[in-house]
Amino acid sequence: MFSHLGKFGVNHKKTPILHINNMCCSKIKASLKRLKLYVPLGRNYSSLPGLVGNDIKSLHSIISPPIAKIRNIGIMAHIDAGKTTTTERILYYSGYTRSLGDVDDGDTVTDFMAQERERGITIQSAAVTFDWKGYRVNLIDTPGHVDFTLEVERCLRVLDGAVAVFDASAGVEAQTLTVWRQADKHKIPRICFLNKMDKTGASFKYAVESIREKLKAKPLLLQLPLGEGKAFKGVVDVVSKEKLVWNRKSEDGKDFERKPLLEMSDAELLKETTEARNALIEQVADLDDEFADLVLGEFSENFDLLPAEKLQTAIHRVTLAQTAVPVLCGSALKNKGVQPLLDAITMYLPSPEERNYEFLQWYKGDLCALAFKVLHDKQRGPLVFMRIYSGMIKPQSAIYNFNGNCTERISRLLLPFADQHIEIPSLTAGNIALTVGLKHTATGDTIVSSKSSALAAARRAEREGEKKPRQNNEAERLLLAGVEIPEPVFFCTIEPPSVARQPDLDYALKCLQREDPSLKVKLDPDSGQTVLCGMGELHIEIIHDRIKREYGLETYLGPLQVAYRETILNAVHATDTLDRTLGDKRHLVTVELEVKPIEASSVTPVIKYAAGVGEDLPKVSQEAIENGIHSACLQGPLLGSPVQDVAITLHSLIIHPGTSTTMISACVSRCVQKALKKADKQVLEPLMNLEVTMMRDYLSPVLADLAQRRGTIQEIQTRQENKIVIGFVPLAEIMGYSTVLRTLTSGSATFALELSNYQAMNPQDQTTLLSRRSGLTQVL
Ligand SMILES: Nc1nc2c(ncn2[C@@H]2O[C@H](COP(=O)(O)OP(=O)(O)OP(=O)(O)O)[C@@H](O)[C@H]2O)c(=O)[nH]1
Repeated sequence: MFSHLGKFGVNHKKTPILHINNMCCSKIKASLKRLKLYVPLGRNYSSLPGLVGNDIKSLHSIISPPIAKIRNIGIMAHIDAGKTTTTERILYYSGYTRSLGDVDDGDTVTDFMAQERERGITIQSAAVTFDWKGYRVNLIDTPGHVDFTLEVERCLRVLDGAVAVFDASAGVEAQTLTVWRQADKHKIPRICFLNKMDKTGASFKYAVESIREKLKAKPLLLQLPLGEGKAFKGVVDVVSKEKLVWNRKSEDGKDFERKPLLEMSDAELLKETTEARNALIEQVADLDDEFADLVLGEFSENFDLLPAEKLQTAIHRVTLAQTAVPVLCGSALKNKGVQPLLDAITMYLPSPEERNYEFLQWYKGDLCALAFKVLHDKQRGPLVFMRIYSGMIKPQSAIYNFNGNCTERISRLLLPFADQHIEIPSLTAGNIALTVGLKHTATGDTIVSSKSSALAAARRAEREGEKKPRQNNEAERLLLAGVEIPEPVFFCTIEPPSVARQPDLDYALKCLQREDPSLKVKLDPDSGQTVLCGMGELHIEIIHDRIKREYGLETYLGPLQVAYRETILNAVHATDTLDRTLGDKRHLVTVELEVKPIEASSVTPVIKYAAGVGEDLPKVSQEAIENGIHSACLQGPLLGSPVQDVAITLHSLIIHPGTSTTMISACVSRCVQKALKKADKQVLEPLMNLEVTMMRDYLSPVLADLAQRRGTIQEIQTRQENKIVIGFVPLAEIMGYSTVLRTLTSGSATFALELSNYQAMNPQDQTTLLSRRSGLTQVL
């Protein structure tokens, strides 16, 4: 697998302690009793969030902080850019943890799943709540590995803002582009953190340029680094013209000095910072009219007189408008620059009320929440993470699941603390809650207070819809946009240790699927075996591992296979008649249709009716026809893979009165399959975007190897001592690539893969594939 998977660490189990400040101990204990404190043991805690120091006066603000003080934030980045390390530092400085976790030692808070600790990567994102200088921050750690892109998507939708972490020696990398695009899609304001400034080869200038060029974003340089690589010792705050230098003797980076830059001692640096500040002011003025008026009026003669707060407020507005991105820098590993990053999160990223969520107007303050993650806990059953957009959630209350059209009961409400949770009596809009007791809610479901509240919202949306015609229907607008689940590209069979354990395997897979909608489970109609379909080798490996660890089942995986697709190359006609008598009822259908290829890149067939056909067709018959077409296109004639890019036109349809809809579907399905078999067929294979980063000496062997894998090279870039090869390669050729790449480059290279599209296989490769599969599948 990827090179970073080699970082196996030791899982240090720590003695659980709950530390509460001695000062107002009795008061705290009484308050905690009221809060029904629940802390499953497992990790050191200095205090509860908000209980840092002596202040426990406002318990209400701990449970439900003012909405303007809430920040729902995610951290996103390329693999290994340092998200987890940065998160750990954030949790430490906010007082949430008592010691610094280290990904290389395998004892971080957010990477709590056993596999994550062992592999040193983030698989399942975890929500963590903590306070920073009077602000409540809900931080969602997102995974960087491409196999878990869905996890990132799911988390991004519930965030109001994000921090993009970069490796300052690498700038924008492949996966950064992917997550950046996802954040664009969800219109999430961002700030950039150029991490690893201590690393040899780190370059602030290079990283900033790559943000400008590759992300097409306008960087607002709020800081300048004090040194780079080994010489990195702190940052200059451009807004306030201060330097922040970390004390070398401070092991945990808590001790740093913030000093104004002085003409006497820092003449050069002051000059550079003044120039950077003036440039920043001009840049912000160009993007924000209110600020431009202020600058051009009062401060046009001397920008130095412009108070830092005025500039900060304008940067906040520009960040919200997403016309530019603030850029900060530091080294999470060396404990430098993380506290200013926290300040920037609270200062520049929006509170929930500053985001414009259109659907909120339909709910008029009633509960509206989105279930964005489901976890299965052995003792407590399914745990559902929810983002509350409006209203309030309480334990022991009923909620209505809009998608599932069912009413459920929340038994307990928890504040999420990675794998630790605190039980609370209520939670209001803007917060992230963890609920216990919901048995049917799945990832992506919209939760409201009751069915009548949902109907009232629907009526409001309908009234508004009449005024402003739109494409979406009301239901779609009320449901909080669903996560698009990508089609799995890999599959393999999975078998329980004995037939008797099949129900246990089915149960485990059902639970895992509710947690992870990108995992698909099918039954092979020919062999009767269970088939796992996933997003990548690592995804399937992790599922296999989780079944063993969490459900105690040793399962056997068949060989990993690529999920191909099929299409046709010419238009074909087919007719079919189904005539069956069941009991005293005759079912008779005759259908004539045409199947032809189209350019669509979609597995959903386009369905058309010829003139005169389908006009008076009852809705149920029409649905039966469409079901028949869809089911026929799920299994193509070559490999049994989904058929894509086809249009189907019904030319004639005769249905004998009394014919059941099942028979209509069956006849249409059979007719479509007949047509597909008659056509010239083509296998489509998943083509991956590939980016390999290696030391320049290894370029030739990597290119020679890619040529053998049917790879196409688009571009070779140079980044300091590294070469970056960008191109395409068929997925089937890249299985097990990490091991080969490690051998070819002595473990120094990394690579990133992402599905590009499905492309036609050439006739020779197609013949080889079909003859290899002929033993396994029915081939024409
Ligand atoms: N030199 C240097 N190394 C760092 C810094 N931050 C993190 N690292 C190292 O980079 C590697 C990856 O760090 P992580 O924090 O696991 O990165 P991540 O982005 O969470 O990785 P994934 O969860 O796999 O996506 C680890 O070996 C860290 O020790 C830094 O500021 N400087």
